[in-house]
Amino acid sequence: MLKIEGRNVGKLIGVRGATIKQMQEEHNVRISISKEDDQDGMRTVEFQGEDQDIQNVTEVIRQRFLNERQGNSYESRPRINSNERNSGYNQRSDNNERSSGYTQRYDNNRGGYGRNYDQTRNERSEPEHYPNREFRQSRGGFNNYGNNQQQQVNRYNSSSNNENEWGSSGTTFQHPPARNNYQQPRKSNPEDWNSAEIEMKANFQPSLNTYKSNSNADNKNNSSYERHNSSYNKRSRDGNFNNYRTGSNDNNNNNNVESSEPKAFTPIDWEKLNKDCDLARQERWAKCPQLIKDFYEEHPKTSQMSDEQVEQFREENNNISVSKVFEQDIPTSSMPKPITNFEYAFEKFPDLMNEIHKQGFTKPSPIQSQMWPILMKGNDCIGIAQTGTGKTLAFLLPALIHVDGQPHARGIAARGGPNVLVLCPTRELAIQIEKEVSKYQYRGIRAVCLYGGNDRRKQIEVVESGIEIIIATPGRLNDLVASNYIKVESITYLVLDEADRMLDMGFEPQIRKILLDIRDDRQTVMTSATWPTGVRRLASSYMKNPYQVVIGSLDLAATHTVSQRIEIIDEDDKYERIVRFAQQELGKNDKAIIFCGKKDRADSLSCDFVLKGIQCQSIHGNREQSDREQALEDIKSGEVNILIATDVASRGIDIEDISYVVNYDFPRNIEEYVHRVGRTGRAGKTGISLSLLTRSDWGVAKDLINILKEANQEVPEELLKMAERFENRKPREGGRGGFRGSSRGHGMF
Ligand SMILES: Nc1ncnc2c1ncn2[C@@H]1O[C@H](COP(=O)(O)OP(=O)(O)OP(=O)(O)O)[C@@H](O)[C@H]1O
Repeated sequence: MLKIEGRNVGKLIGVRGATIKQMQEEHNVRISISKEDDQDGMRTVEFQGEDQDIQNVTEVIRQRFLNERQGNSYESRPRINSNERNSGYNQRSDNNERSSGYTQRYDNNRGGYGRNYDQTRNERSEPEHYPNREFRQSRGGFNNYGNNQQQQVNRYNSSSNNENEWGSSGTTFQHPPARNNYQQPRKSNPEDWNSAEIEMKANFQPSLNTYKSNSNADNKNNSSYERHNSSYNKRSRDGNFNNYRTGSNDNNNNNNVESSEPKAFTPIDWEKLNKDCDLARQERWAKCPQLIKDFYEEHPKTSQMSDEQVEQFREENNNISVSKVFEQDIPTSSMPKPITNFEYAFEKFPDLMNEIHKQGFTKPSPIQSQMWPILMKGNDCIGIAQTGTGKTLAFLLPALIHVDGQPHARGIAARGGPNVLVLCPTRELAIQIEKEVSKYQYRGIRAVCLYGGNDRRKQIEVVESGIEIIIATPGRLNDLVASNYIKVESITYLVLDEADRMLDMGFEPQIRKILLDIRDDRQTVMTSATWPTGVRRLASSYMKNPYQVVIGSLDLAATHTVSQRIEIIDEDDKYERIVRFAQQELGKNDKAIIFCGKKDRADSLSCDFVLKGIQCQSIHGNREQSDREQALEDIKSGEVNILIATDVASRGIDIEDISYVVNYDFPRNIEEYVHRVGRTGRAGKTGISLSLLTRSDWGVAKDLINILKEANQEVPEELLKMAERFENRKPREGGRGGFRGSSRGHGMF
């Protein structure tokens, strides 16, 4: 038996039935994989057959793992549980478990290494970096890795008699940092791949143990940690199975070890395996129902636009630019022309036109006028436009046409499930998009919103009643897909809204897992107001020759409808300043969102406000979902005119009459500043942002200055000096040092 992280099962065992079947035949082993991830996201893989055959097939998988790792493929990187590693490599269970002995734990296979190295939830609050060097050292120092150092050395030595293997090289090992300081490897840092080997061992150790138990009934309860450890250890040192047996000091189970010794390693035909994978994928997608993606017919008026007219229109509409992301040197004249009014895009869909008229919109926003022709033609597209400029409708209306235009009857029976999936980073944004969908009653198309913190049963019931559009946060969607309540194979139109934020929040593995099951020829759309490199990487893996529509510039820019004010202030004076703002500057008809850096800051500020008689609501990740929704409702309805929030409300939230955004704490990255500020000045309205900067924010001063300059805003002298001091200080600090928070000391300025 073997435990592999759910999303890696396909890759490590083979992709889909064809390859697994082939592996079964080649190795004369029956392989069965648990249908669902367990609570830690792991799948159990069981092998039945002769010892040697099982050994061979597990070796193939092991090699596959190593190969993936050496290729630095991000996807194959297994998950690491920082807490578990923090408590020690050999502390895979709590103290109670350890005191009852390793043997028992492994024999019972209670999660094993795999389980304990699993669980990366990538919450933003988790620390991000683990010093790689220390981790590598730990490979030689099994005994010494962990908090309970001496206790483990003793236990291990007494039970295994095998100091050479794990004990000797561990003496110089440094402790990992204390629990609170523990940091995970950066996902993007290839150096951190060294740690993957440890996880590899971790994943394979229990497999040997258990598979021997499974394949040899006599020894079922006898396999011991000591034997397991010594043999495993020898093997993992140089990654070579030939050394497998020599390290064994096992007294009780020598026979068992002998019988499980693998024979010479047979090289794996990777080319063939990969080809098989591709074939299996092709076969799988070939069975999908017919898909129609092109619903666009250029309106004669649009066709008549000359190149000059097109250029002029683009220029006048906030500098629309359109290109192919991965194809250079394509003249702009060959790009789809923008449509200048709603009819030119939707004339053939009168029901939809009626719905648009009901909204009272007069003309498409720039992002809509350029994205609609591209999306209705069936192309993949990345849309980058400033906050509040109608990106939701830009992907939504083509989605409705897409659903209605498919050749098969609607409903689960004919289509197998929903056709449109919109993934977004926060629950509130998901709810908002669903509300937006429900404004357009088009041909009975129905949507469901799936997010955590809400009635799961109810969500499932709606899904099972047959819906066409799913709007979801990745966590809840994964949960329902893994539990087989939702099949994403029927998705043909996929939207990743605020894709950069989803990556920032650590949703990438979950997104990639979902995407594996969505057919290859789907249409994919990504939208955001900011576009960092990480998202480009995602786009390159999962989009097909996408167009890119940028409104304004790709450089980070805040919407020009907001007047941005900056005040440099002492941390101690902030509270007084914000009270003055709430009591004296905020008008009766104004509404403000005050952003705090942390949940407890938001809590304490709202408590203080209430004690002072300032009515407000608050929203952050620690509040009950119903309270979060109520908070948004209260600010929308005008029940309160102040919403105190963390960044959970920085993206996408569309409250039309917010007049002020206040950065009580400046955001930790400049992208978030752009999104926060964009909660006001939406849909052509104007707004004001007020940012309180303290000396500890000097690391962002330069980026902020660029944003202010780009929007023709006043740049305070003090901010310029702050940026200058930061720049000048860098060499003395030795590189990048001094970024936000790292030099909070007094007297810097
Ligand atoms: N063509 C249009 N004319 C006028 N208003 C529009 C138009 N299209 C959308 N809107 C309105 O503009 C507001 C902002 O739209 P939306 O929430 O889609 O912005 P966004 O670009 O997604 O912003 P963010 O980047 O903050 O998520 C919404 O209230 C929406 O109804």
